[in-house]
Amino acid sequence: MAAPSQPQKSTYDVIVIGAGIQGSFTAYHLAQRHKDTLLLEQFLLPHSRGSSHGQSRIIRSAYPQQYYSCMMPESFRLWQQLEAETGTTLYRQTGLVLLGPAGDPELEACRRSLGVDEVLDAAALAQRFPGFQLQAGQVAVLDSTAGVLFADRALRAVQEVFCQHGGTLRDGEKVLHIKPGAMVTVTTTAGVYQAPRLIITAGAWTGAFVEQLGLCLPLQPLRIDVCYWREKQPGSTGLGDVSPCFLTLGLSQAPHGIYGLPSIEYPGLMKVCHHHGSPTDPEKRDQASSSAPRPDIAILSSFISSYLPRLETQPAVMETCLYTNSPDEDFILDRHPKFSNIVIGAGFSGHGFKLAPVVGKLLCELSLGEEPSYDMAHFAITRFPGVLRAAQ
Ligand SMILES: Cc1cc2nc3c(=O)[nH]c(=O)nc-3n(C[C@H](O)[C@H](O)[C@H](O)COP(=O)(O)OP(=O)(O)OC[C@H]3O[C@@H](n4cnc5c(N)ncnc54)[C@H](O)[C@@H]3O)c2cc1C
Ligand SMILES: O=C(O)[C@@H]1CCCCN1
Repeated sequence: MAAPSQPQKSTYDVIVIGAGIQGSFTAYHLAQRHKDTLLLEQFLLPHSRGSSHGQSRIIRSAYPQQYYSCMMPESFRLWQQLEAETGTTLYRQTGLVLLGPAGDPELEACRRSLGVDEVLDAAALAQRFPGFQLQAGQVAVLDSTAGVLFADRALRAVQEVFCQHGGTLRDGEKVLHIKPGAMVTVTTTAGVYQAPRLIITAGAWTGAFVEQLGLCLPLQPLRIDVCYWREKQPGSTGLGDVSPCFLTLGLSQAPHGIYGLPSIEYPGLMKVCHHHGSPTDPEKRDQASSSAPRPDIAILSSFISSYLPRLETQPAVMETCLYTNSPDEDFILDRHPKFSNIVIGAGFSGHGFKLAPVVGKLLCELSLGEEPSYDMAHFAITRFPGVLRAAQ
């Protein structure tokens, strides 16, 4: 017999929409600060329809932009804290090599961000990491702090701590409507909730979702092919033990960049992907025709035959994921220009996972009306002209 149901609680200190890694870390910080927080997710958890699923993401200290590299020490520390809180391993240190033409400005900026000088030429790279083959005039910069975050495990861990601190996570509940006001009213497929503060971290759905709030954000969801490549000779590249992550910068054959991770999810397969994809609608991402040309695979195959010649040149496994790109590929972390009790975190442009602990802290601070811990100039909504629609 079903227990008599309790009347559902409907008022909170803060409501967060979207339980990907950004919304979940935001809710985690709020709950740790004793804010009564409701985290709403449209799909039943765990799910693979957004941007935060899968087993692996790169974490690195090297960034060409100082306004990201300065956040990395705190991000590493907060990831460690989450590991300690949950007793789980969320990070494997593998190192990362940045590959590009000697003297490339972004490569140089990354080297400066590391504060070290370890530059490897082709012979030194091949000796240290068998499997990599640089071309004439190219070098590798080593970020030894870098490694792999276990993404699915991390998402579960942060949601677990949120709930342990008294947070409410309601999945399978899609937000349909927001009514701004001193108390924001949120209507979902299952109920109506109110809070004096709202945070929207809806990933690839954010652009369309915030139109109801008079915002026209220049966000482009991209469908990303996530490809895994088999070694021609099993064991020949040290994929499972010594191989680092890598990221290319300034290569003319792949201006958006190509990146790779050692074998984590599938034994003997290396994850190598193009840091770009095809424009899509998150509701229709599986409707792409299977016979449509796959420019990303062609770019990757050609890269692999030159730079990773010990791998087969056709992917053994393919999955999909979503990026949500802003025009400058910087995040959007800001208050709504008109409704200051509504905060938006979006546009993570394929590099937001590693920074989620700090992003969550910043969104929490913005929502509580506090001075953010970092300079927010690069993340302002108003850097894009015309974001506020006339009538509201
Ligand atoms: C292939 C790939 C590789 C990547 N590699 C790296 C990497 O190596 N390192 C790195 O740092 N970053 C990486 N990233 C980027 C990183 O994964 C993303 O920046 C991050 O996951 C974005 O998280 P999010 O919470 O914004 O989005 P999501 O995880 O998509 O979360 C948004 C959530 O909002 C929910 N939602 C939307 N609308 C509603 C609604 N109306 N009601 C309720 N819920 C709603 C969605 O269902 C979703 O769960 C990669 C991304 C991809 C796709
Ligand atoms: O954020 C990162 O470190 C990687 C770089 C390459 C593309 C995917 N994201």
